[in-house]
Formats: sequence, structure tokens, C-alpha cells
Amino acid sequence: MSTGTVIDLKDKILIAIAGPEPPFELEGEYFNYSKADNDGKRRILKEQAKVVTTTMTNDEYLLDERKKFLEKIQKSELLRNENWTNERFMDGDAETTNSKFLAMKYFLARFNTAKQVSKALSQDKPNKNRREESDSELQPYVNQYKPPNRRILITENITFNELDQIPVYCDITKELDELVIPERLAFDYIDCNFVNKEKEKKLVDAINMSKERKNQIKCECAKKKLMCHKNVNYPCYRMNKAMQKIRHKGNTTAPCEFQSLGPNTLSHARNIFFDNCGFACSDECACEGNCDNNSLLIPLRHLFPLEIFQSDKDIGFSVRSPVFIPAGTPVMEFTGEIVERATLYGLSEELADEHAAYSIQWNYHDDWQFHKFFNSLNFTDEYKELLARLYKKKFYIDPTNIGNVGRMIAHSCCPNLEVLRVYRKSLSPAHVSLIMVTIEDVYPGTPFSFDYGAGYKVSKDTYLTTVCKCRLFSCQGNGSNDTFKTLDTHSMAVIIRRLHQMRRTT
Ligand SMILES: C[S@@+](CC[C@H](N)C(=O)[O-])C[C@H]1O[C@@H](n2cnc3c(N)ncnc32)[C@H](O)[C@@H]1O
Repeated sequence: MSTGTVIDLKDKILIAIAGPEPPFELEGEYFNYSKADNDGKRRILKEQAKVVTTTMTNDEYLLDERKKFLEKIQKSELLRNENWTNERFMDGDAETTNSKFLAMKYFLARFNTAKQVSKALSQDKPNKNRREESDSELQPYVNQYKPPNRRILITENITFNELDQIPVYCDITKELDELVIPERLAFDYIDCNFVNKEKEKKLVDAINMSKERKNQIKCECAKKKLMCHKNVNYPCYRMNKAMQKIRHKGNTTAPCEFQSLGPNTLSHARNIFFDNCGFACSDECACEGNCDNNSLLIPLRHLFPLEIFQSDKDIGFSVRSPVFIPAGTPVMEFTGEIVERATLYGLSEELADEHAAYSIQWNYHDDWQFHKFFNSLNFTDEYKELLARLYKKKFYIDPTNIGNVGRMIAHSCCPNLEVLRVYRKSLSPAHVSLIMVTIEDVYPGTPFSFDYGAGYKVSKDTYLTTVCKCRLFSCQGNGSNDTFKTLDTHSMAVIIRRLHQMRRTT
């Protein structure tokens, strides 16, 4: 584990232009934690760990958290009128559309290449003779974690930000003496992306060029209420609409939808970063991002209470929320260092493997639709040339040493989140943010997950999908239920609907 900390990097870091300034005061407890190396951080976490017990039942705890959440919403003029009990997955036609979308997503998670996918899709037929499972057979896949009453609380707040309190629990160790803080838990927390000025000089050039008036995108609308953007002349809204229409060849489904409070919908389960990108208002706009054209509004406000917990040795730490989150909600951002592939793989072999395991690649070097798109804009020629050069490379967000809660989300073959790219202020790779959006209604306590992709390896010769421990109904991991592994999308959609009905009544 490398030991770079916020303190070591303070003078080298450039906050990627899209984000607000993070709390870099480095005071008090945060200062001590941040200046410590990995061993030191683990020591601090171990020293502050304590056993906590509760006499509340799980239902009482969830009710209490829901009450607190609703009180928080009531305090916000912007969010007060939203209906957070609305189950979007079940909302009329949305149920059919959503279950088909999820079934397609789970189906695609099985294949490594586009060729395999095409072949499998051509053979994807409903099996009318299939016996339907009973509720008790499906019960193990309802998937709502209920922690024990006695837990080890490693830290009350891994973020050090009182507006975003995220506790970390260990539920696999009973006694404090036995608690081992893994290296991967001892990272520096950051709320926005950043660029290392020394490593990514071209990104710094792009950030500087983006400050020219012609290369900026921001709304200068009068400060009004939530719907202020719905004027087709506002640049960010127009840009959002235009970007949502960028499509990979052959995608004839409706464009995706990126908005503040949802539902954010995806265009297609395939080609996620090709076909699903949007643009958001930011603090530079007259609305300061407090409008409906900002899919980062909820993540930046840290609206949903989150918890990091460990209940499984193999999976490690995971994340869950004690409140219901409807489908299509951007729950959190995935933050870290914006790096080019060569920077990531220029690390020593061991470090590169470790960083790759946590990083998300969010663009494709041959994304010619995106090239065509920014070339059609009124940016300066110099900026367009630089963007063309930059976007021939692959970019990652690397949260290994400095990142946020997004880095703790587990993989699943039946994920409930999708990671999407959204830009603010301009279109360079330094203006990107990755948002993690729910693709189904997420019931209280359900661990969050996304699909790491078929190419993700846990060791030199082992793909994660072959050893996956998500244990959900169509998990591809060894030892999982074989009857679900090869299901067609039609049968899967039926099971997905039934699981949702079961979750609602639990
Ligand atoms: C990005 S990290 C996720 C956070 C990690 N659980 C932790 O404790 O730091 C990815 C690693 O988590 C583990 N992991 C995540 N999802 C898994 C799954 N479904 N099955 C097995 N291991 C998983 C693997 O070790 C993987 O390399």
C-alpha cells in the first residue's frame, strides 16, 4: 500500500475544476490522521475502535433513521416537497421497463466480449416451461443486511466532515483484541476529484484553457426556484439535453435522462459510458447548482445516511443506507485522482494492480461520437485540439490513496447502482464527475453494488466473476445457484419483479 497522503500532496494537487473546494484545513483529528502513513492511520483507527451494543430491533433502528432523514429533508426548501416514499420501480409502466433493464444488465454481466454478447442475445428466448420458484426459494436473494446487536465501531466518521457522517463497522470480529484494520481501510477522504499537477500536465493545460470564456459552459440565469433551468436557452440545460443524445452506433432506445432529483434513467444497459453522459449546472451558474439540471445535487449534499460495514471476509467492506432510495436517484459521487492510463500503469507492478483494483475507467479511447460532439461546439480551436489529444487516451478515477465512500462499494452480478459520467463547467477530462445512480428501488439495509465489469481480476489468473461472492440470484461465482446462472432475460425479469414485491412486504 502506498502512503501518499493529502499532506504530502498538498502543494501538488489541483482540485479538478468541476468540484467545490474540499475541507483542506487539516485541523484537529483530521490533521493527525492525514499526516500519518498507512500503518499510522491503521493504528489510529484501531485505537479509537470500540464495541457498541443496541437494544433496538432492526425495525426500530430503521424507523428511527427514516424519521431523522425526513426531518433533514423538511429543513431543506429545495427537497421538502419531494416524495421520498415513492417507489419508482413500481410506478406504473416503470416496473416492466425497469425489470427488463435490470435483466439485461445481469445478462450482460456474464460475457467478456461484444461477440459473445451478440451471440447470446440472438439465442435469448423465453422458456415457457420453466417452473417458477416459490417465495421461500427466492427468500435468500431478498438481500437486506441485518447487523448483530453487538458490533465493533471502527470509527464514527471516516469522512471527518460533520455534514457527511459515515461510520465504519466490523461485524466479523467479536472482540476488539481480534480486530485487524486492513490496509485498504486507511485512506484519506476527499469529496471531489483532483489532479496531480506534476503527473498530469496536459490536464492542467486543459483546466487553464477551460477558463477562457468560449470554453466555459455556465448559466447566467436569474436566481430562481427549482425549475429555473427549464428554459431552452440556458447553456447547461441545452448541453445536458445534447449530451444525453450522444449514442453508440445501433442504439435506438430513448436517450438517458440526467436531472437533480430523479428519476435519472439510462439509455441502455450496454456501452454505459458511451451512451449515458450528461451535463450539470454548477456553483459557477447563477442558480449555484440549486436547480433541476444538476445530477450532482444530492451527492454533493450528502443527503442519504450511509454506513460502511464488513460482514464478509472475502468481500471486505461494503456500503448500505438505512433509508429507502428510489430507482434513478444519484446517491453518491465516486471521487479520487483523475489519472491517465499511462500514469496508473506506470506505477510499480504491485502498486498498479492495487490501484487498478480500486479505479474506474470512465472513457474509451475510440469514442468518436464524443469527439464529434465536442468538435461541433464553439470552443477555441486550441482547446478542441487539446481535447482531441486527451480523449484518445483512457482516463481513470483512482481513489486508492485519496477517495471517498464510493471506493468501498462491492461488485455484484445483480448490481443496484450504475456509475455514470457527468460534466460541469466544460468538457475536459478534468471536468468529469462519476455519479452512482440507483437502477432499482433500494430498500433499507441493502448493500450497494455495481458491476465491476467482465475484465476485473482479483489475481493474475482469476476473474472476479468466477469467484464472486455477491450470492445474489444470478451470481456467476463458483458455488452459486446454477439454475439461475444461465437464465434468459425474460425469466430474470419475472424473478426481479417478484423479489421487489417480496422486499416491499418484508
Ligand atoms: C474496490 S474494492 C471494494 C472495497 C473492498 N471491499 C474493501 O474492503 O476495501 C474491490 C475488492 O473488494 C472485494 N470484492 C468486492 N466485491 C466482491 C464480490 N462480489 N465478491 C468477492 N470479492 C469482492 C475484492 O477483493 C475486490 O478486489
